[in-house]
Amino acid sequence: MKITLFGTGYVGLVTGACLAEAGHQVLCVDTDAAKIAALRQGVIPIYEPGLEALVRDNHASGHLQFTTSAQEGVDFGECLFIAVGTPPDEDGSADLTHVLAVADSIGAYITGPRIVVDKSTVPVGTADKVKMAIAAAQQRRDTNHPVDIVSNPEFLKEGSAIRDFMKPDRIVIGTDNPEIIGVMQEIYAPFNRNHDRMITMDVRSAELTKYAANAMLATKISFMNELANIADRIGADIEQVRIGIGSDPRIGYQFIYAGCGYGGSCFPKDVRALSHTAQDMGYDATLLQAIERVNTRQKQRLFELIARHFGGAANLQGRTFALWGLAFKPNTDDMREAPSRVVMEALWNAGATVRAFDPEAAEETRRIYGERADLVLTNTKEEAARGSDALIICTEWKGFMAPDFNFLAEALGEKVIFDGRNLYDPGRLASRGWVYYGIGRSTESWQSSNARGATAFQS
Ligand SMILES: NC(=O)C1=CN([C@@H]2O[C@H](COP(=O)(O)OP(=O)(O)OC[C@H]3O[C@@H](n4cnc5c(N)ncnc54)[C@H](O)[C@@H]3O)[C@@H](O)[C@H]2O)C=CC1
Ligand SMILES: O=C(O)[C@H]1O[C@H](OP(=O)(O)OP(=O)(O)OC[C@H]2O[C@@H](n3ccc(=O)[nH]c3=O)[C@H](O)[C@@H]2O)[C@H](O)[C@@H](O)[C@@H]1O
Repeated sequence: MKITLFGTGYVGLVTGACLAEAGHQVLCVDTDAAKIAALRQGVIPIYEPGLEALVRDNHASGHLQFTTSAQEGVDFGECLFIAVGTPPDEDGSADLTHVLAVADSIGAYITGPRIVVDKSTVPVGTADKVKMAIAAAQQRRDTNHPVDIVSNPEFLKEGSAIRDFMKPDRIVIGTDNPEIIGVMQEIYAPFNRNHDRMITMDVRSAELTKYAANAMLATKISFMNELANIADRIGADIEQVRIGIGSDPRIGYQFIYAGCGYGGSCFPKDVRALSHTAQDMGYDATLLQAIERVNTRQKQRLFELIARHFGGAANLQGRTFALWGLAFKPNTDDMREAPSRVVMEALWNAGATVRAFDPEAAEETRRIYGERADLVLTNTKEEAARGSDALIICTEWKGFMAPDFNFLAEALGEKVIFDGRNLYDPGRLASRGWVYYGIGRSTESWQSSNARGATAFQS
């Protein structure tokens, strides 16, 4: 089938490349001329495992084309996918400027019937706005070509986007016209072979399903972070608690890792946007607001631990910290709302220097912060550690899981680690003379619980 994708970001480019790989004819449209020029050369502006090869191969075979011309895009596809950004507005609501600009282009150039598929994450009711924007643009030209609007939210994760798209847990299709379902089945047939993953529903429910999924996942994380902070205070180990509760299939092991807060382009903005939608409807979404508050506070947690260890923020002046992991999660170079940024900025405010290493996000960090004397981006994690006072970990890249602690003991000024991803075992580190602060676990609470255990055993 001939398909047009508007937007070549994480979602648009992955969707376009995967649909092309499955045999569809795909044209990707983006307003960013530099991005389109680079894509035509096979250069991918983001780091996403496997994407570069997929784009290059399908572009070479002619299945995947790129343009900046909206008119060409509207002409080309029977189905027009909208996958442009929906960033947060100042008040937390979703900014629909880009989505409605695409709708306006569709209305301005449409020459026959089209199915418009919304893949961007948009508040309930957006499909109606898109339909109205297309109709208004058609009216200005005195045309009235039939347009169906489908909501088809995307659930891929950065870092495993291609696998997630190729083998989806579910394909949600929201439509008020049952005739469209057959077309969507045809598009998704290559990704729907093992068992039927397509779930059809009305448009509004599909739009809400996307926010519900992200808000539920964010809830699990904030819940675990809240528990971790309680565990810290009462001397329990959140990792043991995680294993204890995850074994209940009603709870499950996924998405219950405590950490230094969730980041990325979606959880923070989507929780805020859903809360805003509720507010617009006169409903005070207390739980959603709490999830957000817990997360904002959690991003400060590592700095709190650092300041406490060194006897107050004032004592951080002139110190140097090694920071491993800048991206908001592993396998991406995305720094949007990354917890590392909160830690780094707090350290800079306190007069400290950061020696940072990330396998992929150095360039993005440079783009955001520019050259500054209190930020040194290193080529290896060892280089970051050498000459620093202590080590901080913000992202759980595989390469950080089993470091050489003997090397670290020599490289760092103090044998102290602030670990925002709970990568190491406090008991082992304590026995080797380290001071270790995880999230909801530490050498301090390990030692006191051991002492309690010994007392209980003796008595
Ligand atoms: N990043 C992710 O992992 C996921 C994102 N989403 C949602 O998908 C949507 C897109 O997100 P990303 O791909 O991350 O965004 P992005 O910001 O990476 O990319 C958006 C692209 O749209 C282009 N664009 C803007 N206006 C345009 C127009 N009028 N015509 C054509 N192109 C235009 C921009 O130049 C940019 O290249 C958002 O609503 C997001 O919430 C959903 C699931 C996963
Ligand atoms: O709408 C979206 O954009 C996407 O948002 C998330 O995907 P993503 O943001 O790429 O990454 P996640 O793996 O969900 O991680 C988000 C954040 O949560 C944190 N996290 C995740 C899991 C966990 O147990 N604990 C935890 O702190 C991660 O470190 C990261 O900062 C969802 O997982 C996707 O299903 C969704 O499509």
